[in-house]
Amino acid sequence: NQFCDAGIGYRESTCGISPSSSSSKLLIKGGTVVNAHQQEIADVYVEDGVIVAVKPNIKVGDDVTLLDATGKYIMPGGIDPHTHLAMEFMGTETIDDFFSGQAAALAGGTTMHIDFVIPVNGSLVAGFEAYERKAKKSCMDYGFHMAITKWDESVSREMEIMVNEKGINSFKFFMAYKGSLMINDELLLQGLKRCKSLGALAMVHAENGDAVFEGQKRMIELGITGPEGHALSRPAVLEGEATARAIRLARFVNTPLYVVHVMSIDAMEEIAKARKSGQKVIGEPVVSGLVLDDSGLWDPDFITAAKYVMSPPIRESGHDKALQAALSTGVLQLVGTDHCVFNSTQKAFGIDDFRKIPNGVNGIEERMHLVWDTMVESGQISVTDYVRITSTEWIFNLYPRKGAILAGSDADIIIFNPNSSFEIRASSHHSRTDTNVFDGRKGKGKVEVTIAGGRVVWQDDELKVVPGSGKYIEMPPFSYLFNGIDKADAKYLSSLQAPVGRFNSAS
Ligand SMILES: NC(=O)NCCC(=O)O
Ligand SMILES: [Zn+2]
Ligand SMILES: [Zn+2]
Repeated sequence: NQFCDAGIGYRESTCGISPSSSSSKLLIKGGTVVNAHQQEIADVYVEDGVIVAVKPNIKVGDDVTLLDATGKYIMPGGIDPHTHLAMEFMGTETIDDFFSGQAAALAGGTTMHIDFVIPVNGSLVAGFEAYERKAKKSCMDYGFHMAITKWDESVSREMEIMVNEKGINSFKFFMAYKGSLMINDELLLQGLKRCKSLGALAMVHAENGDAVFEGQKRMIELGITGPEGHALSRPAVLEGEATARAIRLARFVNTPLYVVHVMSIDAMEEIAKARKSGQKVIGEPVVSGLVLDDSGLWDPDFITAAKYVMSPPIRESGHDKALQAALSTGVLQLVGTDHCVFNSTQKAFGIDDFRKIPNGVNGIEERMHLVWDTMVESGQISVTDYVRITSTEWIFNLYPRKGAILAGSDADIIIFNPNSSFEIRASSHHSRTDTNVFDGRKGKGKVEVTIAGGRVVWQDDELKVVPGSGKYIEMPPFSYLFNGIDKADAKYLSSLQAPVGRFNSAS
């Protein structure tokens, strides 16, 4: 058992972990170790990329690198559940690829991300192979979700291959982007059914794409062609409608649902209602939606305004605070970024027409700091909650390999100084893009050290990353969200027996 309660002396014999003689060994001393359910003062010993022991007063030899964490938190590296690196989208490709985006992530304390594979001409296998190639330069661990953009027998078969052979356990359905990625309700229903049978999590981009299309036409007819037209054309009511529709279809199929980038009160309230009724719905806010409002979209400078264009749009002030409250009360469960960046030249494709501005904002480097400052520093959540919503993702079946400081877990670790501070600057961030939607933000707390796969990759504000060192992490199906689904199905079927019996005896 790789996850046994390890101590230094036992490591070969008890756990079967056989360190090589040239192993990299680290001891993090004196910090407060934080997991999703508890915190304790302890040392953490790492060998060959794996946490070997978590206990007080660990003694080691001279060949071990020491890191002092006195007065600081030792936490699992962040897992960003929503990114788009090297994604071809809206006639261009995101400026961050699997190396630059991951380097930025590591500088901000994120040590794993889950990216969305886009099928090639509808083929999931071809899409997966293309993303395998893109990810070869990875410098940190990553997993994949898969988008479903069309429906036929071959897609249905390929979904099974993705789950059973490729380690994908989640599929995203875009209810918006009419004419490119958008699917209709018929496809969504088929997809939900297939996800259920495979134990895969269905994810939705929830906006009514037909109504958005109509809203965009309306703006252009009114002569509103600038970035503000983006927000005006796709109001929160359209996000609420699609969220409600997806939730109801998932209830009809009786399968869990994950709503990505929840940006509005309208969508959040639909999720709250469904969860209250017992439905398994996960809501993911993204850091831009949690900490920004839409005022930037009205900036008279096109490039400044265009950098905020993403979908669903960043909403008016008030939605941000409501999403924070929902996160703190458990209505929403984890925070992503939707990191999908285009530089100013790419954003300028839409200088005369907001519909051509590539959609997407940054966040992969900023998420850990901004969530700390906004949620923990403000007193809305505890430090253990912080770990749960930024890293411990039971939903994707990664725990306890990832998202935990436990013996046997991967050594993806941050040392976080709550008494230090951070400042975000487009001029000094590590992403390749030339703008930053959080430019100028300052706050408390700082990721001082990032350890990925047992290697110190960020220390003293310096990155030491190696292309090709990141690993693809397979994620098995049937997470805890599927517990009880079969029993609910059986109950539903037996509830049908009574009316069927009545009909039979009458005829
Ligand atoms: N969100 C966004 O604007 N771009 C990325 C694609 C998506 O997630 O919808
Ligand atoms: Zn989306
Ligand atoms: Zn996205």
